[in-house]
Amino acid sequence: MAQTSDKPASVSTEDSAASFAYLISELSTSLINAAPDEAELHIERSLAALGSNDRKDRCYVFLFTDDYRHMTNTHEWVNRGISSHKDDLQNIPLEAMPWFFTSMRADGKVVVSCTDQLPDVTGGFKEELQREQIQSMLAVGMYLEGKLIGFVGCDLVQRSTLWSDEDVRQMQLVADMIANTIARHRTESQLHQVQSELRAANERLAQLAHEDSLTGLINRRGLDAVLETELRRTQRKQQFLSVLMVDIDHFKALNDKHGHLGGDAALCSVAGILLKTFQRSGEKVARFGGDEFVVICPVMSAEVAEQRATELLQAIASNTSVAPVTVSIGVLSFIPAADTTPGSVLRQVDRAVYEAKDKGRNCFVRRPFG
Ligand SMILES: Nc1nc2c(ncn2[C@@H]2O[C@H](COP(=O)(O)OP(=O)(O)OP(=O)(O)O)[C@@H](O)[C@H]2O)c(=O)[nH]1
Repeated sequence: MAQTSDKPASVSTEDSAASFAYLISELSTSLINAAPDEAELHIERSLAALGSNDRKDRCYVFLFTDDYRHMTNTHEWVNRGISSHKDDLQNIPLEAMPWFFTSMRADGKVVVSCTDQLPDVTGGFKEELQREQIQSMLAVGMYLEGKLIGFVGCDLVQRSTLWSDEDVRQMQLVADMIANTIARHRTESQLHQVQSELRAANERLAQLAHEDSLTGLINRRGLDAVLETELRRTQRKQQFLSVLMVDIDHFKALNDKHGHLGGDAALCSVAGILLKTFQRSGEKVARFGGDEFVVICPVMSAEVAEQRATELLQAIASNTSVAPVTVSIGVLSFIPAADTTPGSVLRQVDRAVYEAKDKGRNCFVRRPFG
C-alpha cells in the first residue's frame, strides 16, 4: 500500500458510512434478483453509488487481459464537470505502469492520497495521474476464484484526501459486488454459448440423420417422414399429390464400365438434374436407395406430373457429363385417403417403375392409385 499524504482529513463520516452500507445492501439484493442481461446496468449503478458517497470525482472499473499484458477501462462514472477518460484508457499496456501493477498484485489495493508525493519509483503511473490531473486515488482489486481480474477505483481531481480504512473497506465491498456481477455474467454468457452450440450440433445431427451422404438429398428415413407429412396435409385439404420414382437404366453396366466412383458421379449428376427440375415450392427430392430416387410433388395433378416426367426424361437423356444415362419413371397422382400410408404409396409407384422397365426403359408409366 502506498499511503502518501500528510493531510489527515478523511471524507467519511458515520452517517455517510451508514447510508452507504444501506445502498450497498440494496444493490446486492437487486443483483441477486437481476435478469441476466442487467449486468452492465448493475455495474453502472454500483459505480454511481460509490461516486455519490463522499462526492468522488470519477469511479471506474478496469479489467486485465488473462495474460496481464493490458488493461481496459470498461465502466466509468464521472461527477458533473469532470472529464471522462474512458475512451483513452483502452487496452493500456501494463508494462507502462509496472509499479501500479506490482502493488495491486502484492497488496490487492493501491492507495494514493497525494499524487505529488508519490516517490519517483512509481514512474509512468505518477505521470499518468498528473496527466489526468488526479490529486488522490484509491483502487481495490477484483478477484474471480482467487485470480486478480481487474480493479475498481476512484479519483479525486478537485481536492486530495487521506483515505481511511473505512474508505478502503467500502471500496472493497463494491469491488466484490462488481466481481460477482462479472462472474455471473460470464457464466451466463458461457452457458448461452454452450447451449447455442449444442442446439446447432443437434440440428446438424437431425439433418444428417435425414441426409444421403453421397448426394446430399433426403435419405430413405427422411423420405418416409416427408411423405407422411404430405399425405396428411393433402388428405386434409383433399388436394392431389403426385409421387415419381426414378430408376437409372442399366446402372450395373455403367458401374462395371466406369467403376464404382464413376457410378457415384453419375448418381450425383442425376441427383443434380432432379433438384434442378423439381425446385418449385413444396417439391422434395429423395434418394430411395441404390440407383432409385423419389420425387414428392404436393398439389400436382396427373396431367402436370406427366408433363414434368417428360421434361425429366429429356433433361437426363441430354446430359452426358459422366456417361450417357437414361431413367425409367413411375408416376402416381392421387388424393390420399385417411388410411393411405407411405409404404403403400412407395409399393405402388415401384410397380409403375417395373412397368416402365418392361416397356423398354427411358419412359414413364403412370398407374392409378389403389
Ligand atoms: N456406384 C454405386 N453403385 C451403387 C450404389 N448403390 C447401389 N449401386 C449399384 O447399382 C446397381 C443397381 O443395379 P440394378 O438395380 O440391379 O439394376 P440396373 O443395372 O440399374 O438395371 P435396371 O434397373 O433393370 O435398368 C447395382 O449394381 C448396385 O451395386 C452406390 O451408392 N454407388
